[in-house]
Amino acid sequence: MRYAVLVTGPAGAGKSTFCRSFMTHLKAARRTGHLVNLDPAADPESFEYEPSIDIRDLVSLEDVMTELGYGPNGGLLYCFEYLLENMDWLEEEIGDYENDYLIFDCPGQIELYTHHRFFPTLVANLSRMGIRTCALYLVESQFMEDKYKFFSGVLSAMSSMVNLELPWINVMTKMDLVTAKENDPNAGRIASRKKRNIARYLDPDPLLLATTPERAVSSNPRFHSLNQAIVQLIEEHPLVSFLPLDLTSEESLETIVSHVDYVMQYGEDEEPKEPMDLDEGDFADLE
Ligand SMILES: Nc1nc2c(ncn2[C@@H]2O[C@H](COP(=O)(O)OP(=O)(O)OP(=O)(O)O)[C@@H](O)[C@H]2O)c(=O)[nH]1
Ligand SMILES: [Mg+2]
Repeated sequence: MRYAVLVTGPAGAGKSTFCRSFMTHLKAARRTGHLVNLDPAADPESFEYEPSIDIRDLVSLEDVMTELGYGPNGGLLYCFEYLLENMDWLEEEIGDYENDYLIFDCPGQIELYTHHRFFPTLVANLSRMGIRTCALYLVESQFMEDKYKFFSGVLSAMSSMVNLELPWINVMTKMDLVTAKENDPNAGRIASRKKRNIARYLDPDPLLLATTPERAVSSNPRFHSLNQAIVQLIEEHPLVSFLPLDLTSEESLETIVSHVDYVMQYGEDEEPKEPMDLDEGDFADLE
C-alpha cells in the first residue's frame, strides 16, 4: 500500500517546515518517507531533505517568468496547467515506492485549493494509481488574533475540503507563538483567558463572530447579516476543527502523525502484530 499526504494551506502557514519535521519524525521511527516538492517557486537552498520528486525538474517558476514573461501568480498557474498536461511525468516519478509515505509540500496559493482543477485531477490520478491520500490544511496561529481573519481561514478550509473530498485534517500551526506570550507580567490572567479562548478557536465557536458587533455597527448593516449567515453556516455544518501543532513539542507532532496514520488506515493491510510488548503484569490491575 502506498500513501500520499498533501500538505496544503495559505502562504506562510508553515507547510514546508511541517514537511521537514514530518520527515525527521518518520526517520526517527524507522519509517520511510519521501518528500515531493510541488512548489515551482521553492527555494532549493531551503530544503533540508532533498526532494525525491521535484516539480522544478519539470517546470520552474523562474523559467516561466523569465522566458514567457509571466508575473509570479500567473506564472504559478501556468506551471500547474503545464503539470496537468504532463501528469504522466508525475506518475512516472512516483514510480513504485512501496509502503512509504509520500509527503507533498504544496504551494501557498489558496485558489489552487478552493477552485482550481489541478488538485482534484491530482487526487483522481493518485487514487487511480492505488495510492491512499489525505490532506492536511495548515493555518497559522496568527489567524486567531483577529476573528475576521480567523473565520476567513475557516471558510477557506471549508471550501478546500469541499473542492477536494479527501480525508482531511486541519492543523493550527505555530502554537509556540501563542504560548510564548505567556511570559508577559500578566501571564496568569492572560494564560487562562487564552486557554479558554484557544478551545473556542480550535473547535470554532461561531458565536465568536456573532458577539463582536463593533465592526458591524460601524459599517454597512449588510455586513452584520453576512456575519449572521456565516455563523449559521458554521453552526449547521461544523466541518472544520483544528489540531494544534507546536513544533517545539515532539508530542504535539506525534499526535498529528497518529491522526494522519489513522485517517489513512496506515499499516492496516499488514499482518496483525503480536501484542508482544504486553506482559502479564500489565493486566494485573484488571483482575
Ligand atoms: N514560530 C514558528 N515559526 C514557524 C513555524 N513553522 C514555520 N515557521 C516560520 O514561518 C515561516 C514560513 O514557514 P514555511 O514553512 O516556509 O511556510 P510555507 O507554508 O511553506 O510557506 P509558502 O510555501 O511560502 O506558502 C518561516 O519563517 C518559518 O521559519 C512554527 O511552528 N513556529
Ligand atoms: Mg513552502
